[in-house]
This record gives sequence, structure tokens and C-alpha cells, in this order.
Amino acid sequence: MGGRSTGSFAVQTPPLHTTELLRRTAFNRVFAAVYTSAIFSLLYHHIRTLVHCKTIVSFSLSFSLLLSDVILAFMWATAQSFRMRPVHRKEYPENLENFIKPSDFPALDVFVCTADPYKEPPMDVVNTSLSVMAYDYPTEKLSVYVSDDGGSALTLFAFMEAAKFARHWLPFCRKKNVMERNPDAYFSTNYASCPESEKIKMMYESMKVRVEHAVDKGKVSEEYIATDQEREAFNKWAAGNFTRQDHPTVIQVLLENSKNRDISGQFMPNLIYVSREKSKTSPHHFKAGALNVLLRISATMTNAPLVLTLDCDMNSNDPQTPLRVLCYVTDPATGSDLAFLQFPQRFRGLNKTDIYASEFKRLFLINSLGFDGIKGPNYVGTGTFFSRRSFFGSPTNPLSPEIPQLHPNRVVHEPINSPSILSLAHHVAGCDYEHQTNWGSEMGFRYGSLVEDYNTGFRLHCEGWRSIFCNPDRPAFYGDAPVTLVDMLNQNKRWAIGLLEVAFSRCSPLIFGIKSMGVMGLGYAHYAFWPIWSIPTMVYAFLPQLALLSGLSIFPKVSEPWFLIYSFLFLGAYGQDLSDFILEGGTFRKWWNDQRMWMIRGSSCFIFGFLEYLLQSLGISAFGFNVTSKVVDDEQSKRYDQEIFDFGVPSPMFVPLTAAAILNLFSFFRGFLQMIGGGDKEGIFLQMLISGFIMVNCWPIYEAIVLRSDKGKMPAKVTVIATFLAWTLYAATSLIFQ
Ligand SMILES: O=c1ccn([C@@H]2O[C@H](COP(=O)(O)OP(=O)(O)O[C@H]3O[C@H](CO)[C@@H](O)[C@H](O)[C@H]3O)[C@@H](O)[C@H]2O)c(=O)[nH]1
Ligand SMILES: [Mn+2]
Repeated sequence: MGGRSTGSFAVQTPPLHTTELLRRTAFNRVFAAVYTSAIFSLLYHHIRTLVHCKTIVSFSLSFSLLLSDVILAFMWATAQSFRMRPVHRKEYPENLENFIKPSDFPALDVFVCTADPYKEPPMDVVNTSLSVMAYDYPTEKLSVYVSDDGGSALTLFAFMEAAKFARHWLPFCRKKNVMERNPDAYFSTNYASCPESEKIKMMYESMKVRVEHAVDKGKVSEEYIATDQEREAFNKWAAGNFTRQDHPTVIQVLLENSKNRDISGQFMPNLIYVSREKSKTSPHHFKAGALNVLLRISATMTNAPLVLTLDCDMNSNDPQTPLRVLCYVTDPATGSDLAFLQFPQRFRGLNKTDIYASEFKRLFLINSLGFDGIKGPNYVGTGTFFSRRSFFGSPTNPLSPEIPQLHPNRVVHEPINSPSILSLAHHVAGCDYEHQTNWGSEMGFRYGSLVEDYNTGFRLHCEGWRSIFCNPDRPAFYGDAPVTLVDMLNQNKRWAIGLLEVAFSRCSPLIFGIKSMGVMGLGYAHYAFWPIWSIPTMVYAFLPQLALLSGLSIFPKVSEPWFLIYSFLFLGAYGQDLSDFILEGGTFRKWWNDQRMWMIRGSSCFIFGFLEYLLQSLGISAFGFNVTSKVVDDEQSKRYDQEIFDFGVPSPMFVPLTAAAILNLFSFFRGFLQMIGGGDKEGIFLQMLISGFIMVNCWPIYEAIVLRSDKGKMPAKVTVIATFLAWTLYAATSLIFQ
């Protein structure tokens, strides 16, 4: 950080940001060395056993254990990239005034994506957008673009209403210095009640009633349409052949910052509704496609150098967030190779011990701190401030877009609502526009994976861009996490498929990634191969138990030194995981639930993701982006708040999970009988430990099968199929293990 001299005294300019290496780094490195030796000795043990196998059965058993442990070792080794150099950063937005005047702030384009008015209620999208429109940022530099992939008049209507409400809401927030600028969140807290706030609340409630009424009816009533201009906009839907998958582009400028003023007389930010052209014959590339259209439309209208991407549920919780971003962006020391700043995904309304581990503390926080000490965190799709330039080639090798109007350096002079701009905007939103261009491959958000966020961040890092992790004490954003098990598993299955698409692509992190960026590539490979976690999970959930049921001992005896290696490897990995978790503000109960969810993912959504990916690769089936529902019924949310697992909606993904639970129970009791009956105790001790540990983890499943009678209990169908599966496995293996 540079100094500044005042008169004859050299005064240190107060810093904009600081970075501190975490204290646990040294320990992490030593521990990694010790743990590596333990892994190698275990692998040696496995290979030795394998060589001495005399039968096919014992060979396959040993081979499965070896394969599982090799995969676990791979996961562990690649995860070390997150442990070698973790850092904490701090920003000091209060010092910003020493460096830059508000009139020199860079412009900011905010992208909000939504895709389905029934899974993502338009009122939620509106709340998210209002929360960023109310940022403490010069309004003439702020634009909010909403992408509606649902192509819904209901969402447009909600935004027409929001534009009117914003005229009151924005000055109110400024005047009262409200921190919570998402009206829904504000009015559900203990806000300071006064005549003015009550008046605004009434307006908010009546807007909500109109929007929800329209959503319930599935159309916008005549009485709600106020002007000819609005009617004209809705006429596009009335034309008859307008469907979600097939419709022309709709671009509606709802607020213009050189024209529209709020009730206090201040100009408003730009607000633009976009629903890109869709046609059944052109691929639309889901969210990445939507974001690229917004990149181009915003280029024609405002072309701000800073771009914030948000999911429709991710609303702002701190109006000063853009100022934190400026702490890095305006600092000359930051360098011109900064592609994006990532804020962690945080979630509103998680239950106390986070039973579905939706917080993803490792993914969104711990590992991001680790990456931050190297080249920076991976992009997680939302809460991300990009430099527009980073979408157009590497830091040293810029790519020119196919038309000059999209160039990231261009300054737009015309008003956004002028006919020439609008016609260009429609042109770049067309579904054939990207034909034979670099969009999605070298330019913009990258295609080819259902986790476009992971893929795009990965490719940017490979190109030589950096990123920064920004994790202020007051969370910058809050989003929604799925509150039913099946929603969570479906979301994670989509991620698994998307990750495998990158893992086995031309630019696999394992080869291309490590070649381009060393240790960072390892971290990316760790994520790409997440789904293969299902292999060791399934092996350890079934194999020792099936062996136990046949009275077969497959692990070292307690008295053998190899037993110590096993114990060290297990306790070491779990212990370090727990300590990372606690050091970053977690609790023991949350950690416990987190490790349980990893077992559950490994034996449900990851296997199914794996299979679906295979089927797609063989051309047998195709998958899409199945949007996570942000609506919950009261009963489900009650169960969630009571921390009860929700198996209510049957899913094939529950079957392996339930089969494992049943099998572990039986094998444990079989082993227990053997032990008290004076059989071999030492030989089956480890198998008993594993079964016992899994059983403790499976408690919610036993409860859901036997003890519960509410609607979230295990569907009988699943229990029957799982029991049959467990029994078949037992019958088959007991023949083989003879
Ligand atoms: O065709 C589509 C599909 C989705 N979306 C939007 O993408 C966002 C994320 O969708 P969601 O169903 O909430 O997915 P999640 O799995 O919860 O999201 C995580 O994972 C996604 C990648 O799978 C990332 O894009 C997200 O940013 C990240 O939060 C939402 O705003 C959607 O409206 C679109 O705009 N168009
Ligand atoms: Mn989401």
C-alpha cells in the first residue's frame, strides 16, 4: 500500500484492505506430510494383500477396498490445495474517500436471473432487485437487468409494480438509513414503526396482493394495466403463439436513470426487464445463455465495467457491498488481472443444526479461503462482481467481440430507450445471434456444463485471471436453500452431472487445469470429481457389512499395526475436518450433520448423477437444468424447522440409502451375536465399528421407516424395494462368500 506525504510529515494512507495468512497453515503443511505417509503405507498394505490373494472372491474384495481407498486418497490429496495457503481478508470502505470521489465510481450493471414464476415467485425476484436498486451507490451509475427465462408476463407485471414501488422505497431507505433493503425482510423484522414506514408497508402489501393475485390466476387482469405502454408490452403475450420455449425477445425499460425520479426528486437506477428469444430448434444453454444475453444487452445500453450476477433468491443484506468491492477495484496494487470478487453464498432460514448441510461451509467458505491464498475462489454463480473485461479473452490477450458495440471499453452515449439502442439490443438477444461466434467457448459465460459457474470460473483462472474472496462480518447476500431432502438431492444431482461434464471434457482440471495453474488445478479437480465420492461411500456402506453377515473378516485385527494406520487415517481426516469447521464459526452439531449429508450424497444423488451422466454420454437420454423450487408448503417448512428429515416425495434416490441403513442394522446385530457368542472378536472389530458408526448416522432413516406417521415419513414403497435389494445382496454374497 502506498504512502502519502502531507507537508514535511510522511503519513501512511489508511489501507483499503488487508490480508492475513491463517495461523493453521503451518500445522496443515506438517500434518499433510504425516498423513501422506500414512496413506502410502495403507496402499502398500492393500497391494501386498492383493498380491497374496488366492481366490477370485478375496481378490475382488481386496481390489474394491484398494479402489475405494485410492479414491479417498485422491479426494484428500486434491483437497490439500485448500489447506496450503488459506487467508482472511478485511476491507475498509470507510477509507475509500481518500482514494476516489463518488463521481468517479465505475458504473455497475446488476444481472438478476429467474426462470420460472411458479418455482421462483415473482415477488421474490422483485425483492431481490429492490434490495440492489437501493444500494448506497450513485444511482446514475447503477442498472439492474432482470433475465426472465420463464418468459412470463407475470414476472414482467411484478416488475412494473416494483418500478412504481421503488419510487417510494428507495428514498425511504436512504432517509431512514435502513440496512435491510429487501422490503420483505425489512417488514418481517422489528423495524422502527412510524407513520411513514406504515404507509410504505401498506404500499408494499398492496403490491404483493396484486402480484400474487395475478400469479394465482395465471394472468394479469385488465384492471391492473394502467397505461397504453403497459398494454402494448402485454400484447406480445396475447399474440397467441407465445410459449415459454418459443417466443420473441421482450425488452422493457421500466426505469431510466436520466428520466425517472423518485418521490424525493432524485434520479432512479435503470431497471430493464429482458426475456430473450427462445426457439425449440436453438439450444439456449440455460443460465449461462441467459447471462450472455444480458452481457450483450447491457453492453448496448450501459456497458458498465463492473457486473454483479445474482440468482433471483440472492438478495442484498448490506447496502455498502459495492463499496467493499471498490476497496479492491480502485486499489492500483490489485492489478489488472482481477476477474471477479466472490461473496460467500449464505442462506436465510436454515434450521438450527442445518440438517441437510445446505450451508455447504466447505464449498462456500473454508475452501474459498484456501483458494483465496493462491489465485482466488471459484465462481459460485451468485454474489459475484465481475470485471466486464474478463469475459473477453485473457488478461494479456484480449478478444474482440464480433461487433464493436459490444467492446468492453466502449462508452455508450445514447439514452437506453432510444430506438437504435433497442433495435441493437433485440438483435443481440436473438437465439441465433451466437451462431459461429466465440460466445460460450472463449467469450462470456462458458457452455457445456450444468454448473456454468464452476466451469466459467475454472476457465477464467486457466486463462490467467485472478479472483478475490470477500467475506465481511455482516453477510453481503442471503439466499434460499432447499428445505426438503428430495429438492436438495435433485440440486446436488444436477451439480454432479455438471461437474462430470467438466471432468471428462477437453479441458479437464486434472490435466489441462493442473498444466495451466498447478495447485489451483488440483483444487478444481477435487470438485470435478466430487461424484466419484459415491464409489468409496457405497463400498464402505455395503461390503464390510455383507462380509460381516457371512462371518467374514476383511480388515486387520485390533492387535495388528495396520489397525493403527486405519484408526489414524480415519480420526485424522475427521478431526481436521471438524477443526476447520469449528475454526470458521461452525458448531459440532452442524458438523455432524454435514458429515452425515456427505454419506447421504455419496449413496444417493452422486450415484444417480453418475448414471445419468453415463446415459447421456451414450446418447440414451438428455438432461436439463431443473430449477430448484423456492416455494415450500407450510407442512414441509414446519417439519424443516423441527429438524425432521423429509422423505415425503418418493424418489429412487432414497433406495440405496435405505438399503444401506437396513443392511448395516442387520450386520451389526449379526456381529454382535458373534461377539457375545464367543466368536472371533478381534477380526471383526473394525467392521463392527463401521457398521455402528453408519447406524448412528442412519438414525433419521430408521425413524422415518418405523417411528413416524407424518407425511414426511419414508414411503412404504421405498422401504419395500430397499429391503428387497438388501436381502438380494445378502443372499447373493452369502453364496459367494462361502
Ligand atoms: O435455464 C435457466 C435455469 C436457471 N436459471 C437461473 O439460475 C439460477 C440458479 O438456479 P437454481 O435452481 O437456484 O440452482 P441452484 O443449484 O440453487 O444454484 C447453484 O448452482 C447453479 C449451477 O448449477 C448456479 O448457477 C447458481 O448460481 C448456484 O447458486 C436461478 O436464479 C435461475 O432462475 C436461468 O436463468 N435459466
Ligand atoms: Mn438456488
